[in-house]
Amino acid sequence: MEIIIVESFDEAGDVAAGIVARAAETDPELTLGLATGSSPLSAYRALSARVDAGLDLSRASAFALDEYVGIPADHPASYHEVIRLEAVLPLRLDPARVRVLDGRAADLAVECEDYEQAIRDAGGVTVQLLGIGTDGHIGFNEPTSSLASRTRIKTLTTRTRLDNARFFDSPDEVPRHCLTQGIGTILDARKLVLVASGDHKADAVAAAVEGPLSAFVPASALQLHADATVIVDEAAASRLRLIDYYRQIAAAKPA
Ligand SMILES: N[C@@H]1[C@@H](O)[C@H](O)[C@@H](COP(=O)(O)O)O[C@@H]1O
Repeated sequence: MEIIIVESFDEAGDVAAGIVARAAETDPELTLGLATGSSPLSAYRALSARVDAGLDLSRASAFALDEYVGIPADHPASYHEVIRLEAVLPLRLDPARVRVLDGRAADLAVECEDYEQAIRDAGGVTVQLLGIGTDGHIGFNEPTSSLASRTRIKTLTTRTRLDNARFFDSPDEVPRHCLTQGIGTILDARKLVLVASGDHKADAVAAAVEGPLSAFVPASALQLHADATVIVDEAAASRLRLIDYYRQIAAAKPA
């Protein structure tokens, strides 16, 4: 795992955007894995600046990680709407090539199977952006999610519902269920890029990077991936025990 410690949230986004941009320059028809929440926002901003400067993502496909069950796609907190506003429009993605799980599908299990098939049909995800929940979740894979899990319905923890209440009018409005790519699904992506910012993520980052591999900390599954990069600002890195070592590696890295 590569650990990159940066000064600020904006710098984290710039580094993540650089990784995505290089992949898109190599393969303009790549498949992006899109995340929601606050963590990827600086990456989307930095990537949008690169698109304004000439990077073409119009032939890319994209799949979002997850979606709430039961709220309409045009609800401001729905991940359909978040992905549309934060990623599709600023990155000038082709909306026809961007898919988000349908949390109002008549048969949620079939929706999840179709989603897995669509990712396979697209040739798999080239670069997957990830945030991390304060409880160590990735996507909406809450603690105790199987490390081999595939896309499915999950129940949100109270902590995640409270963390995400800021996007709703009241905490009671946060759905109790979601659809999410599984940890096994996420691990199939060819490259993983996790961004974390702020002191409130420091424990989750330390557990994911340095703790034991555990379904109780779903992000620790990144330890199983051969090409995972974790980009953290100083606050999110503050509880890493080998922080000096990660800095030494970065300082010694060939240009
Ligand atoms: N489903 C999303 C996750 O994909 C995201 O990583 C997490 C962290 O959110 P934030 O980046 O806003 O802290 O929030 C939600 O639960």
